[in-house]
Amino acid sequence: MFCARVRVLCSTSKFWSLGRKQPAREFTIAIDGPAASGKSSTARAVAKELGFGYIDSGSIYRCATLLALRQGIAADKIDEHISELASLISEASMEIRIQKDAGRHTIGLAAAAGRLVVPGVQVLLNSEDVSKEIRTPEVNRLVAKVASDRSVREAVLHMQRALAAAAESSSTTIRQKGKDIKVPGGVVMDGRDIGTTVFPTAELKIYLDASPMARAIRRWDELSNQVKDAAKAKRLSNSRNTGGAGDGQSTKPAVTVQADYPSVEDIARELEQRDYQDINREHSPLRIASDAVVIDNTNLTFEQQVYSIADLARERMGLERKHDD
Ligand SMILES: Nc1ncnc2c1ncn2[C@@H]1O[C@H](COP(=O)(O)OP(=O)(O)O)[C@@H](O)[C@H]1O
Ligand SMILES: Nc1ccn([C@@H]2O[C@H](COP(=O)(O)OP(=O)(O)O)[C@@H](O)[C@H]2O)c(=O)n1
Repeated sequence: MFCARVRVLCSTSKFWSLGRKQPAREFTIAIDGPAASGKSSTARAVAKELGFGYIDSGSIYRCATLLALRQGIAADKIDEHISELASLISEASMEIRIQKDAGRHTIGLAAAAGRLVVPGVQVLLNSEDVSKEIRTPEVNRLVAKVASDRSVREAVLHMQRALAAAAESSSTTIRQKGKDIKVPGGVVMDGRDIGTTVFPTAELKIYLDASPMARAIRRWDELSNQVKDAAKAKRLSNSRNTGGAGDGQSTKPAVTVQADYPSVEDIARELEQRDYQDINREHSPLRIASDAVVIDNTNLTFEQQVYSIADLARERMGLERKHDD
């Protein structure tokens, strides 16, 4: 087993390092489900709705995977190098920063429609911003393998609990129907085993799902929008460097959009393989907790799923629902 030194910097600017006593959490929302089912974007939007903290537990496993890749550990050699990987993680520091502006998940979706804006997340590994690098195809291919190791999971479990304690918002008092009501502090965490292993007593557990094709199309949309945005940014910067696009000298685009992202079918295959590994591993496999509320969002809008989860949480906290329609 290894123990990682983790630092988390959250929206409330609370700073925490492993080893400090963990305060008891007041209201925890666990969101689990298969890959690309909408967990992290929904979790962030719900956290924003309720004023809660947020932890993306997948990013911890992704950072562990990035460390393995940078060390040149091959996918089929992970088992042999697990203690090496363990000590690498134990020497690492990790920060999760919640940003106020829209993150990668809102590109082309809620932000474009001017509706729900989801905060972004910045992940720092040893002070380096690895937010993009932990989502490359190489990390996608290896992460489920790294996450299947028991010693990795044990270490990450401690981190998850500690990070949640640090990210949790403070309780407040509001006035409803002429009465003062205490609103508990809370945290939303998404992953695969949050409701079953990490927080088995969470006050609200959600299992988010969508059809495999819907999930693959959404992830493809996300990727293609990222590529288009990057190309647009490059075009803008090129046009600035060459005196501006509006100078009438050239109608040719400065760069061509490269179709260097995978097809929907490729993505569907990758998601299916990762889900298979996550469901069939020995330690903390992806399961629906017996007391989880299952939401299939294949035909739901993003807003519908966020508002229904936020209202479920409000109900369980003894507060009024906000989005009855
Ligand atoms: N109900 C929905 N309808 C359409 N797109 C959605 C919905 N829920 C989530 N999305 C989009 O699906 C993509 C994958 O969501 P994400 O939160 O990254 O999933 P996960 O964390 O489960 O991998 C994102 O672009 C997100 O904005
Ligand atoms: N609580 C968690 C979170 C992630 N993971 C692992 O980490 C991988 C990446 O998680 P993620 O949430 O970033 O993945 P996406 O659903 O965003 O594609 C998963 O496929 C799991 O193998 C896990 O095992 N347990």
